[in-house]
Amino acid sequence: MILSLYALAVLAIPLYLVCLSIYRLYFHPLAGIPGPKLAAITGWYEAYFDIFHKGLGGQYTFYIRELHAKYGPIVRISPQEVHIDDPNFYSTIYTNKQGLDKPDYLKWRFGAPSALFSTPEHHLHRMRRAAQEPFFAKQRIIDLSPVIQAKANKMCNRLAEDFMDKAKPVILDNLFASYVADVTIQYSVDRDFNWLGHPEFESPFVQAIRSLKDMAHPSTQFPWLARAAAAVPPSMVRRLQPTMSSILDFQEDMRRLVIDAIRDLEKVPTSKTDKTVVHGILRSNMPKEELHIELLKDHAVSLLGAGVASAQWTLTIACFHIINDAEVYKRLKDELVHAMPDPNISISLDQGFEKLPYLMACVDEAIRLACGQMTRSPRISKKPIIYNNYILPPGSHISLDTWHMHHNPILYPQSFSFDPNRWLGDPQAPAPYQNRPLKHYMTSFGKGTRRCIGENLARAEIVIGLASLFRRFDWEFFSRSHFIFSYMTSVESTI
Ligand code: HEM
Repeated sequence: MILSLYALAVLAIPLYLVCLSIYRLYFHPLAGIPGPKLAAITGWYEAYFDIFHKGLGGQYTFYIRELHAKYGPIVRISPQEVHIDDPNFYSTIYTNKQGLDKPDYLKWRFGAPSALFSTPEHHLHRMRRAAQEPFFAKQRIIDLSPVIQAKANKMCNRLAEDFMDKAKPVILDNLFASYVADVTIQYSVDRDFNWLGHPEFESPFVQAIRSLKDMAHPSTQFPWLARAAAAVPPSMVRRLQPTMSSILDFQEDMRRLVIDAIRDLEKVPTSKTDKTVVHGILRSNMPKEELHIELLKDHAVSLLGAGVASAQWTLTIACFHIINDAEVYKRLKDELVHAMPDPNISISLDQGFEKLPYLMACVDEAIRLACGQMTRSPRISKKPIIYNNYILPPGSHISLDTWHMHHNPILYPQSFSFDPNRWLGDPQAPAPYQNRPLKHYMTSFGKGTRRCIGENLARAEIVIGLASLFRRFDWEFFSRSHFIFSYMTSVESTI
């Protein structure tokens, strides 16, 4: 009996897989979309490119470009997802006009299932986001910009004392991770972890952020893996992976912060300004179940997760290219020296930096090349979406991505070069896109209802950070070939 059950299973599994493949290839609603047959049959096609290919991680984005060259602007890239390479279609999918959902499997991607970026359903996302938005408004960032400048000054003072005077090289990745993490945390939750104070800027926290980033692709392909990891008791995590202790400590601190904020608001229920983003959420009119301590803790923790990697990478890209190009370097330095005759006295965010066109162009160009999130962030529509002659039925996963947008050869000729000039004078996009400014086709922060909530903060920390570093110091590569090698390796392995 046991043997025959076993034999049945041995027969049934391949039969099921054959039937599933035939369904996906010929009867699935996306069956008519061009693309590789293997990608239409199985999600392992994507998993191979995003986990194993070249041993780097995150390679599917680049391979999708080759698929577009072969199949045209719309390609079925997995059993349930189509990818579109058409800059004018970006705003149809990443839109304010209709409420598109995110796929459920992305919920566990960064291990914070209740965070804004993890919330799949549009209406719930909208409600959660509305409670946080005022905290990241442009005027508030301007008002709190002295907080950012203070961190930039601390970064510069450490560089002067511990690196410049000792002629020691600095690892930009670590420097910027510490700077951005210190700013984001001080701004969002009014805490100082002093990550900028660590020797070599290499805190256990920076190491932990790096290992969390490495988990992003496996967690996307196998969400059960992230769920299982979340179920491991903290004491065991500390033993198995000591660098994760700093993340656990941080989470514990955010839990305490939430409890303090609840007590604050019991004492003073009304106040003109909110001390932290958690105070803001608590004072919003969210339903009670949204104010659970664990959920609020996730919101606080996730701001750091969302903010650090992209802003750190943008600053690293900017520094690399500015130092690498003598002409860009000189032009930027001249502009900064002219605007800030005393290197120790900075100009303010609202009155000064916006009037430094070359600095702003360098920032835009770094934001373009860094891309923000290179991998896809698919959307699901409840209504059919029409693209050219194809009707994508409700429930289809549809994606475009910033890497394809920012390396579009018409919009950005020689797209891999760092060329701030392309942003000077707020140019129009070239034909056939000329009815819109080029900036319309800059999508590092996404677009639509789920556009980056921290864009104003990110821009402020990048502008203030770069102005301070290039005004106060002269830079050169410690070992150019080594730097270029590690830079290229990072560019090729992407999230
Ligand atoms: C250069 C820096 C940054 C870039 C390029 C960037 C890019 C992005 C992108 C592309 C998204 C949309 C993701 C998606 O569609 O799934 C996003 C979302 C988000 N970002 Fe940023 N980000 C940056 C910095 C920050 C900072 C400093 C913060 C925090 C304070 C932050 C907080 C968030 C949050 C909370 C979301 C989720 C928004 C939502 O789902 O409504 N980001 N970011």
